[in-house]
Amino acid sequence: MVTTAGSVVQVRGLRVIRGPTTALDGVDVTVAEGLITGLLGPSGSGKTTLIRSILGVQVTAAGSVTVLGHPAGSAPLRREVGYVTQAPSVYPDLTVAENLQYFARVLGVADVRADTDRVLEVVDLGPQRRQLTATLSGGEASRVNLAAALLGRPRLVVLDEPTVGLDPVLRDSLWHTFAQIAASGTAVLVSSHVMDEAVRCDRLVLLRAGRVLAQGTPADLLTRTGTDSAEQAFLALVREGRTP
Ligand SMILES: Nc1ncnc2c1ncn2[C@@H]1O[C@H](COP(=O)(O)OP(=O)(O)OP(=O)(O)O)[C@@H](O)[C@H]1O
Repeated sequence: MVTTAGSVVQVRGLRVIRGPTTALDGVDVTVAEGLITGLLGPSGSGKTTLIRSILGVQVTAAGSVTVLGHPAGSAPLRREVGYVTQAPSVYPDLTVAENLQYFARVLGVADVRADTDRVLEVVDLGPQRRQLTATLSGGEASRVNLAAALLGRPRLVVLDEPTVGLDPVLRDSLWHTFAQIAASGTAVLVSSHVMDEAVRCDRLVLLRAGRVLAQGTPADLLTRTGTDSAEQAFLALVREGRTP
């Protein structure tokens, strides 16, 4: 059941063609404020295409994508949406704090120093603030990316497979940070192809071959399928050929 109360993103009837592939077909998704929505599906299921559509950088063939009441990608959303890519988006030859101050200025954040300090605290990188970004560990570097996306207090933060390549301890700590960000009222959309990360989310959208296989809370999906893991639920839904 898709509700529009508190919804930050509304995707309706979205269809996207990429090359010879129908990457998304008839997709309806809602992302709510204050919750972590997990976008899960195997490789090629359309996760990145859906994220690109929400960011407003994807040509769409049909349907609509609305973010905070505006068409995706429109000017009023520039400061409202934070995006964390898989690739590092910060400068290796600047310190952590210099990177964040630079991006805060580009964004037009009013109090650059205060906002930099705030995001450093959220991602727990205070001790590394004067370290050159090139010398950070993999986990620290992903935290700088996340910090940059939090500048200006966006109301939606989108993370494309943020835990790829991280060890279990770092993954755990990043998920704690996502929960903290959501608890502050921000809508958090996280894509992953790792089904065991599903339990970390408040809501799940399961994608398969460009279609939404199911969406709801992790508990809903387990109950509905009579399974005890997201992976089994996903496989059960595939077997049953259910549509939402
Ligand atoms: N530029 C492109 N040209 C042609 N087909 C594309 C292009 N980009 C993506 N596709 C196809 O669109 C479909 C969805 O791709 P998408 O990258 O959204 O999947 P994904 O779920 O993010 O996969 P992954 O987990 O591997 O990143 C795939 O079949 C892919 O091959």
